[in-house]
Amino acid sequence: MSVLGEAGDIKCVIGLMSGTSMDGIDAAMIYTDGVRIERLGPSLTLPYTPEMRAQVKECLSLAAGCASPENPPEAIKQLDDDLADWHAEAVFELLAVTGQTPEEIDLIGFHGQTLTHRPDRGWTWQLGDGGRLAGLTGIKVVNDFRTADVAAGGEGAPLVPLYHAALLARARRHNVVAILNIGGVANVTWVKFGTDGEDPQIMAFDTGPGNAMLDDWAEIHTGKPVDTDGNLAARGLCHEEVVMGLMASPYFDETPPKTLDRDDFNIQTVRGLSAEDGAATLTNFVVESVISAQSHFPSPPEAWYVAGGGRHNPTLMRRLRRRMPVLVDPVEVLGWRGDALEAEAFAFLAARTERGLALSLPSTTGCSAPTPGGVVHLPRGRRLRR
Ligand SMILES: Nc1ncnc2c1ncn2[C@@H]1O[C@H](COP(=O)(O)OP(=O)(O)OP(=O)(O)O)[C@@H](O)[C@H]1O
Ligand SMILES: CC(=O)N[C@H]1[C@@H]2OC[C@@H](O2)[C@@H](O)[C@@H]1O[C@H](C)C(=O)O
Repeated sequence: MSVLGEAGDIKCVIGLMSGTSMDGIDAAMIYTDGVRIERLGPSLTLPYTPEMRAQVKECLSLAAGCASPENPPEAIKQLDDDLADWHAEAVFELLAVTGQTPEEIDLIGFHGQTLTHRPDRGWTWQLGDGGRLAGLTGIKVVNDFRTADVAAGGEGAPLVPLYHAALLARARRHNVVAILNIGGVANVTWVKFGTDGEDPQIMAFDTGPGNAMLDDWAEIHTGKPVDTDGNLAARGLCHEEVVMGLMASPYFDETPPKTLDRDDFNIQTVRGLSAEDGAATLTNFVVESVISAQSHFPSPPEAWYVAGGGRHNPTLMRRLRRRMPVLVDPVEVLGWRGDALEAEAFAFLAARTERGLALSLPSTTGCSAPTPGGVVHLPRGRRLRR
């Protein structure tokens, strides 16, 4: 697949993702040259403790009041260090599983914690000190994956689509397919394969909110940060007029590529509803925003495959299946790992950074041309921007 580049040396790479749900750190090892995925190593999740989550949430609020990532308040500087320490722990846990030493790992892809995402203002902010992580682990680290794309006029997200395309190319089941990630925010990759040798067409964008609003709602009403198994929503009634009001946002008609920040939509609109009805309404909002995403595709997908924590919510999945005209299955049906996929993707992207290959395309983020990105941190403190 030339859209991804030419084959190179296979490296052992660890990817680290802490997403907008703020539930913890996913770590995954893959063997890749940034073009082919030779094989998958182990993966694990290091859940945030309630204290860690509270610290991240506090910094998210602080960052919302910052005009840019320059000169952040002390609490954010502290989290920058702490995130590196926590991610180092995840790396060492993964190494304990395989029995490997740091010398046997070529590279770490370190996404970092998104604090705010403002491509409209020319920046996106992922926190986590890459140099510190390289020093702690003794392994070369790539971080700051999104800044170069924003500088090239892109949205800075989604970046996982090239990994989706590489995985799909390994075993083609469909000519046109959609991969949906339901994390804190939801995003989709639409891929259409051409005849042999032709590059696939790839389109990507954030479809709308994912679990973030549901998580916030559940936390207020149950004290637990998740509507576990969609139980609350299953007992409630959807307020259609509220869903229609939310769907009236101009975001859904905007032509992709387009992205959202975690808090671009919030739970104010369901305030006053019962815990159950609010959860049912927010769940249906996620479903309707995914349904509306279909109108932007050049041609309809033959099937949808779902990754991210939202696929563990049976109420959400049932309602999505009911509204979608084609098959909707978790990505496990393809033999993929739905909870490790983003961590794997940032390992893959780190391998691409090292080779100077593009992380994004005009059709995935709106960048002006295929754009490389990422910043490389060597264990002894040198730093190279790609
Ligand atoms: N059993 C479950 N029942 C309901 N929801 C669940 C369950 N398990 C996970 N989730 C949802 O999945 C979320 C975590 O998803 P995931 O880890 O994919 O998000 P993320 O990677 O942090 O976000 P993003 O992809 O936006 O960066 C949880 O916050 C929760 O809302
Ligand atoms: C700025 C940022 O962190 N965006 C995330 C977020 O979470 C889901 C959605 O919004 C997606 O566009 C992106 O993450 C995935 C990993 C991506 O870049 O593909």
